[in-house]
Amino acid sequence: YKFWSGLKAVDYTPGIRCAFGARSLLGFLIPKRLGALFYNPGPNFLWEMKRSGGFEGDTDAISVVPWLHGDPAILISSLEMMQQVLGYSDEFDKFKNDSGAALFGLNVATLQREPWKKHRRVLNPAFSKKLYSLVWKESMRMFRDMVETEAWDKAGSATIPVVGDLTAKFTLNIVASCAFDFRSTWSDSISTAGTGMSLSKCLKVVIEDAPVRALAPKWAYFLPLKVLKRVDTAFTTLFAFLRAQVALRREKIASEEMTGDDKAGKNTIFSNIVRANIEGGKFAFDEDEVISNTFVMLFAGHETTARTLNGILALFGLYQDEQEKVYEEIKRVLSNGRDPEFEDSESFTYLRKCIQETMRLYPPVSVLLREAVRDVHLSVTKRATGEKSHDVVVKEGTHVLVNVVGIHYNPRHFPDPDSFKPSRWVDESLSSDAVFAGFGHGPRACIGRKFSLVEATCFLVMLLRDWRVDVDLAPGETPQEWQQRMMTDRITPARGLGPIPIRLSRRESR
Ligand code: HEM
Repeated sequence: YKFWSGLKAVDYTPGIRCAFGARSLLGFLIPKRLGALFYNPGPNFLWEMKRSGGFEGDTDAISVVPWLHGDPAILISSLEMMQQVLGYSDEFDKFKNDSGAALFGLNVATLQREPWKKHRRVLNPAFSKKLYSLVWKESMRMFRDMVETEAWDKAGSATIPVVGDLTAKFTLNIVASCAFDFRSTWSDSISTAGTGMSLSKCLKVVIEDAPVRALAPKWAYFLPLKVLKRVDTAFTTLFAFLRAQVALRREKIASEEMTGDDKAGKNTIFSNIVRANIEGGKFAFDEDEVISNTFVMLFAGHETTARTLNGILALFGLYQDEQEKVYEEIKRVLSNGRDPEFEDSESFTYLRKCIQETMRLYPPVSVLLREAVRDVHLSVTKRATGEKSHDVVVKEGTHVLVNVVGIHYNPRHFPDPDSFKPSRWVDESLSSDAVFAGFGHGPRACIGRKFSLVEATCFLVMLLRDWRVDVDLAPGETPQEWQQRMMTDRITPARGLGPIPIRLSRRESR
């Protein structure tokens, strides 16, 4: 019965028939294949489908219908269909029963449309020019601190064995400082006190092992299993840390209100979240919403930008001609090698193209989740032409997954999709969220887009002005083969790109 009703829910759209659903928690944990009948798409199936060609149909929609466990879903891979699903119509919404919300609570990223409006209203004012200029200032401070602490200058060159660790540390420090006022230096990681697990380690475990936490029953934590111990420590430590920070901020706001001082700042991300709890009224946050929004900002605000920086550094190492074009642009904008300023941040137009192209090839968020609010007619596009093929009736509550990887590698939108070609981005298209899916689209598009672009631009301008980036190609290996081997073949949604080593050499003109 489950299988037949699943087929009906997706209007018999052709596609993958399997034992476990594409987004089921169990399917995340168990092996991909347990015998011929028990095919499980698994957590990495969008990338695997991209690599193998997957299920090739004539249209940009396929379905995934499980017969044992999980929900049926329609998977869409065209910009036209993305606009229909993520746009301003009220036919699709975030999941009603989101497994992320069950674990991390209800927040601006997980809530459905009506309650979400309150959250976005509280947070929107914090995303202002004042914040972006602080992001720039802090990125400059952290960059200089990093170069000095790592002693790159003295050696004139440096080998970074896992560049993703470096970029994740950088971006976590920036969001912690700019959004939450948790100041740190490059040499001391933000401590959570107590368990010895740093904030970055806690966040890493919490995200990578979220399915374990969601599925393990309470009694399982009494078993001597290392993985459960680690997950439990990370969750407990992280949320205790967040609660302690919220309490401190509450006290700070209260004491400043008494004295008329304003050091906690009006309209900063953290203050807005905590004030929404203190001040009450129509837009009040309850305790859980405070913690959940704090968590989501900290997480979404660093991991995604870190992945983009990780990818772009590897790509610059591979495509030296593109790196050189960016270097020339930096020299042009920063005459006499002066330091860049916030006001320069929009001037690095070729660098912005490179960032966008990196996010196209390696989107930090590979799938966007929605469900049909009622029975909805979804207009399916033809793969070859983009013209309408037919309508499918998606049953109320059925999942529709916007396949960001599929859209970004759709040759109709991006000819020669596997190539790194920053020049494909004509200037006007850079600012529109209808031309790619990297930051989402429509009312729920990324609130932190500008935050991350300002931060990434500052980091890259400072780095590329003074340093050349290289990767080690194996003898006879082409950049494309290295890219396939080190980047595309290894990517997973939870961990992003695999460990990528790069080398930095100081430019002679400095
Ligand atoms: C390269 C960096 C980033 C990428 C690729 C990215 C990607 C995305 C995407 C695709 C969405 C839409 C999700 C959906 O439609 O279901 C989103 C939403 C969101 N992002 Fe980002 N993001 C980035 C940086 C940031 C930063 C720096 C912050 C915060 C400081 C942030 C906070 C959020 C939040 C809170 C939402 C939910 C917005 C809402 O539903 O109203 N993101 N992001």
